[in-house]
Parts: sequence; C-alpha cells; structure tokens
Amino acid sequence: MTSYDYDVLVIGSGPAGESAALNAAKHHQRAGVIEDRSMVGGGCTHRGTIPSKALRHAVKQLMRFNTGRLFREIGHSRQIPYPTALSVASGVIEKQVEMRSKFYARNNIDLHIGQACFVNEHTLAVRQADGIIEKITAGDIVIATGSRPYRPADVDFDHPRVYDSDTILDLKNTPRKILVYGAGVIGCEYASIFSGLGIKVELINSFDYLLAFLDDEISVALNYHLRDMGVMVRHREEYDHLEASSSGVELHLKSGKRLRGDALLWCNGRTGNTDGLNLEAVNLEADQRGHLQVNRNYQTSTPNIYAVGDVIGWPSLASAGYDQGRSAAAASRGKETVRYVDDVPTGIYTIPEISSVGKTERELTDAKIPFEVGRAFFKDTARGQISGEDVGMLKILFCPDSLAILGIHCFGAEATEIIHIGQAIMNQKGEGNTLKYFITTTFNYPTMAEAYRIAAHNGLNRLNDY
Ligand SMILES: Cc1cc2nc3c(=O)[nH]c(=O)nc-3n(C[C@H](O)[C@H](O)[C@H](O)COP(=O)(O)OP(=O)(O)OC[C@H]3O[C@@H](n4cnc5c(N)ncnc54)[C@H](O)[C@@H]3O)c2cc1C
Ligand SMILES: NC(=O)c1ccc[n+]([C@@H]2O[C@H](COP(=O)([O-])OP(=O)(O)OC[C@H]3O[C@@H](n4cnc5c(N)ncnc54)[C@H](O)[C@@H]3O)[C@@H](O)[C@H]2O)c1
Repeated sequence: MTSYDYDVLVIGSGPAGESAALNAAKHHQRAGVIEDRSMVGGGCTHRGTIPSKALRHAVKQLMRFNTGRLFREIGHSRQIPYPTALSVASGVIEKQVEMRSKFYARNNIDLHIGQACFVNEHTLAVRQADGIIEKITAGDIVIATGSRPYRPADVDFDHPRVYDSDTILDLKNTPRKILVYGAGVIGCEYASIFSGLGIKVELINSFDYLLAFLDDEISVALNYHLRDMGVMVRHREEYDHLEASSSGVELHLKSGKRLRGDALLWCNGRTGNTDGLNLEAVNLEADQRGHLQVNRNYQTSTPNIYAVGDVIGWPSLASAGYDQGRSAAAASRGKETVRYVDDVPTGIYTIPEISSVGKTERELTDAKIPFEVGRAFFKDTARGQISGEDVGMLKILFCPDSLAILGIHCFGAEATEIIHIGQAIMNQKGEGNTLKYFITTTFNYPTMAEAYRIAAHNGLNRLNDY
C-alpha cells in the first residue's frame, strides 16, 4: 500500500477547511492543512463574516446610544469615525485566530503556511513566503480555498477611493457619502453599517427588489427600513463606468444617472479561489465563477479530491461551510454524509437583521401548495417593548390541513437566533412538525421567542374549523 504524508490534506483554513481537518483528526486520521495567509481562520475570520459582524455590533451599540432615551441623561447623541468602529473588529479577529490555532495544535494537525497547487492527485506543492517549495502527499485532498470579491477589469481597485468588501476594512477615514454598488447580502449589510454611522449611502441594485430570494414581505420591509435609516436605494440600475479622482467618485449608470460620492464600495459578486491551484494536473476544471462541481458527497470528478465551502458556490456561507467540511471528511472515510440543501437558513445581518428557513409565499404559490400564514409583530411582544427593539415580525407559513410548518421568515432583533426554534420543529419527522407545538409549549416570558406563540395563534385563528 502506498504511504502518504497524510490521510487527509486540506487546502484552506476557513470554516470549511477547519471542520474537514478537525473531523479527520478526531477520527484518528493524519490530517494536515495548507493556508496561504500567515494566520488561520480564512477569509471568514480576516475579511468576511467576523470583521463585518464585529463592526456591525459596534455600530448597533452606537445606534442604541443615540436613540435610547435613557442615554440622553448621560449626554448628547454622538457619531464615531468609521476607523474607530472598525478597531473593535481587530480584537475579535485576534481572539478567533488564537482559539482556532489551538484547535490545530491540540488535535495534532500540521499547519503548512504557503500557497498550494496540485502536482498530481495525491501531491501538492506548497510555495512558502521565502520561495521554498515543499511537496506534500495525501490519500485524500479537500479543496477549501474559499472565494474573493469579484473585480471587473475596468474598475480601478488601486484607487484610494475605490473599495471591495476586503479592502473596505482598510478604509482610514469616514466618508460623508458612500456609493455601494451591488445590493446583495454584502451590499445590504454594509449599507446598514454605514448609515448607522451617519454616513450618507446610495445603494445601487440591479434587480427589481432587494435580496429577491427572501419572502416578498421581508424584502419590502428591508427596503422600507433601509430608506428609513436614510439609505437611498436605487433599483433596476446597472453600472456603466466609474470615474475616480482625488476629490471623489462618480458612478455612471446605464440609465444615464451619475451618482457622486466620497468613496465606492463595489460588492457585486464573488469568485472562487481556484485559479492558482493548477487544476489541470488533476483533471478538474472550474466554471466561469471559479466554482468546482461536486456530487452529494462533496466529491469532485477526481475521486480522492473533495471540495467544500465557497469554492463550490451556493450557499457560500460560513455556516454551511462548517457542515460541508465535516461531511466531506466523513465521506472520505466511506461514511454516509449529509448534503445540506433545503435546510440552510439565511441569516442576514442588516440592521435590523433577517433570517429565514423553508419556503417563501411565492415559492409555495408557484408550486400550487396551499398554505396559511401566522404573524407576530415584535411591537406586540413584551420583550420588544421593554428592550426598545420593537421593529420587525415573525411569519410562519404552514399547511392548513396538517398544520406542518412550511417556512419561517423573520425580520427584527435576534431574528438569526430565534429562527432556529422554528427550524427545529420544522425539521421534525411526520406529525412532529406541527404549528401546535407553539401553543402547547410554555415559552419563557418575556422573550422574543414568544413571537412563535403569538404567530401560531394568529395563524390558527385564520382557520375556520380550528
Ligand atoms: C463581508 C462578508 C460577510 C459575510 N458574512 C457572513 C455571515 O454573517 N454569515 C455567514 O455564514 N457567512 C458570511 N459570509 C460568507 C463567509 O465568510 C464565507 O462563506 C466563508 O468564509 C467561506 O468559508 P471557506 O472555508 O469556504 O473559505 P474562506 O473562509 O475564504 O477560507 C479559505 C482560505 O483558503 C486560503 N487559500 C486560498 N487558496 C489557497 C491556496 N492555493 N493555498 C493555500 N491556501 C489558500 C485563503 O487565503 C483563505 O484563507 C460573509 C462573507 C463576506 C465577504
Ligand atoms: N449574512 C450572511 O450570510 C452573508 C453576509 C455577507 C455575504 N454573504 C455571502 O457572500 C456572498 C456574496 O454576496 P454579494 O453581496 O457579493 O453578492 P451576490 O453573490 O449576492 O451577487 C451579487 C451579484 O453579482 C453577480 N455575480 C456574482 N458573482 C459574480 C462573478 N464572479 N462575476 C460576475 N458577476 C457575479 C450575481 O449574479 C449578482 O447579480 C453571498 O453568496 C452570501 O451568501 C453572506
């Protein structure tokens, strides 16, 4: 039998790579990780989820201070510079890196710092910062190289006023007005963050609605609240060209409009990190967006090579990456895996936040599946009133006959947390998935979770025979 350096060798130490390596090590396999950043954690920890969420948290605290009546006893409302808000993120990144580095050390997972590319299906060449190339062999290889912001060729990202979601974390001043091109998840989250800091924002969306994959009612609510925060949302607009100078940026749209600002944040799409991997050497090819195709076991067409996380495209979430990494490592040991498809919840950290799981009203109607709706408004919950977080609602879509839950959509404080209560019930088999759970179970009071009881009663009251 051929002997390799590792049983499982993972490229990338983001959520997907980390969980693949840990799962292999926990099952007594020899595992190694190759990472081209000097620290572990991936794009998630250094440029994506963690810094953006830490920044958002700082901005939310500021917004609470500025809008809370009690705080007026302490002083006037204030603004803080963008770099100050951003500085809190670096502390969180440090803690994350420290914690994650220990995971590798404690589980005897070797970490190789350098850029990996394939030599053949069992060998990777790792180019270290000093130019030395190390060759490492493995029985199975997991590609978890993540993604980076998509950069169109005609936008000059070297210009000091032009940013993408990676470089926006290096912005050293507070623009008075920022143009955000691309109203996907990243664009909407950053639009909330900037407007929370008192910065004027123009959010340019090429579609008819914001985040069209959301339930229509939630998308409309997001649009309303962004406008309410002062964000100018422009729909059905497309980029034509950009002029950037020392005094500002001017974005020319195909409609003929010219929008001016102090800076531009371009966040229209991402590209999988596959270009430097020398995929030809292992008979693999990425698509136009740099994504790899995998089967339900996260296995590529080269049987000992797996791919997980952003590099395989949708849903491109840290949350999903953790599950996929674990599944791929299990599959490589011949274990049955779970392919995460329908049950991946969305968690969108706009202000207020959004979360959903299951079908939307539109999907159910298109599929001719009858449903009924139960709603609870946070303004009607005691906890919402006490905390002052009274914007938002919870909406449950359910089958009027069996009372099975078909979809849950939430907008408002703690939406990303409380969605999991409904998800747990929705995932029960057979009669376990029932709206009745929420009226036959005692909920702590006062809580945001109480919204489930209110929404369930609201929905059941709509049924004639209930
Ligand atoms: C601004 C922003 C906010 C986000 N917010 C959320 C959120 O709130 N919730 C959520 O679930 N998701 C969020 N995401 C998405 C989330 O960050 C990604 O889905 C996640 O990081 C993907 O994990 P990954 O392991 O696939 O890759 P990554 O985290 O990108 O890690 C891959 C690592 O591999 C390294 N690498 C690449 N090529 C090589 C090579 N050849 N050799 C060695 N190393 C290599 C990369 O440098 C990187 O460090 C956000 C993303 C962005 C950009
Ligand atoms: N809270 C969260 O869960 C969270 C937060 C931020 C980002 N994210 C993830 O980050 C990803 C990126 O989000 P986004 O806001 O940049 O936009 P997006 O992926 O929603 O796409 C925005 C637009 O860019 C286009 N596009 C995407 N990739 C392209 C490419 N390579 N070339 C050309 N066009 C391309 C898309 O078709 C779309 O029109 C999402 O998949 C999202 O899951 C998640």
